[in-house]
Amino acid sequence: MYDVKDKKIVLEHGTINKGIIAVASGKGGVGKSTVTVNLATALAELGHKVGIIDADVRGFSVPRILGVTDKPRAVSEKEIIPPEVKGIKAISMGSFVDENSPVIWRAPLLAGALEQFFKDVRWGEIDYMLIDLPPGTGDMPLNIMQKVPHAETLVVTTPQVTATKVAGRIGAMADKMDHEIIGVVENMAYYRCSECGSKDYIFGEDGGQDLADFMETELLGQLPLISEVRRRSDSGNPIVFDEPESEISQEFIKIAKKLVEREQGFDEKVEPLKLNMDPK
Ligand SMILES: Nc1ncnc2c1ncn2[C@@H]1O[C@H](COP(=O)(O)OP(=O)(O)OP(=O)(O)O)[C@@H](O)[C@H]1O
Repeated sequence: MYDVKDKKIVLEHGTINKGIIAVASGKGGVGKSTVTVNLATALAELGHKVGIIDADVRGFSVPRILGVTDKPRAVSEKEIIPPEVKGIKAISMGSFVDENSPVIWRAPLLAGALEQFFKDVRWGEIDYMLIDLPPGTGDMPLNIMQKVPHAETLVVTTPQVTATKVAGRIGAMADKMDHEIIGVVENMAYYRCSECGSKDYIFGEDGGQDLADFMETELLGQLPLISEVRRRSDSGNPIVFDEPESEISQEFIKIAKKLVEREQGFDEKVEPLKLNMDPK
């Protein structure tokens, strides 16, 4: 699907210079796509060139959250120009099918779509590629992780024990795939009272930290639950772009800075695992 040269990922139509970050979650609805898009905008705010692959092909939501209105443009059978929002290039199954249509393809076909997203899209030169994985530890996320051995995994969870326990399985999956887990982001960590400013840990406290300890990784940040995020996601205005000074945007920027501080570039030695995940 790609080569590695001079510590860079060389694609058919571009290069990835610094990192591929696969954003994973154990359960659905914990805010994985919201975190993917806002982290991408935070990295862009820090001056990096970012691409997003919405690999949550059945439950795609990146186009809506990022505010993608243009369609991808095919310049040839093997070259697609991705839509761009404020410099962030994004490709999603949602760009090809109607938002209300169910995607009923079987897993191998969907895996083929992912391969096309890597190979046929004109990414140009980007620093970071973020991959919004399907939730859980089923065939689809496994398949994707297997195809992209140079990706590192970032785990999104909410603080509830039910969510963190399921997210813990991502650790085992990443281990199997030889992916490094770069950290945990705890979403909906608390609600800040607009009257008195106090924090209310509605879904419990320390779930993200406990998960990070369990996976022997770092808790990268704790994002508050705020209705503004939901509203902005629904209307395609990521909060980090519009309100960079807000508490949640600052937390996204803090997380992005931690990602940027990591060692950059790709090791040529990583070999794709030869596991057969395709369901027959
Ligand atoms: N910090 C937050 N505060 C308020 N609402 C949030 C927050 N994070 C996410 N949401 C909202 O929660 C809902 C689920 O978020 P999102 O679609 O990002 O979850 P997901 O984990 O990607 O779901 P799935 O994996 O099922 O696609 C959305 O309506 C989103 O706007």
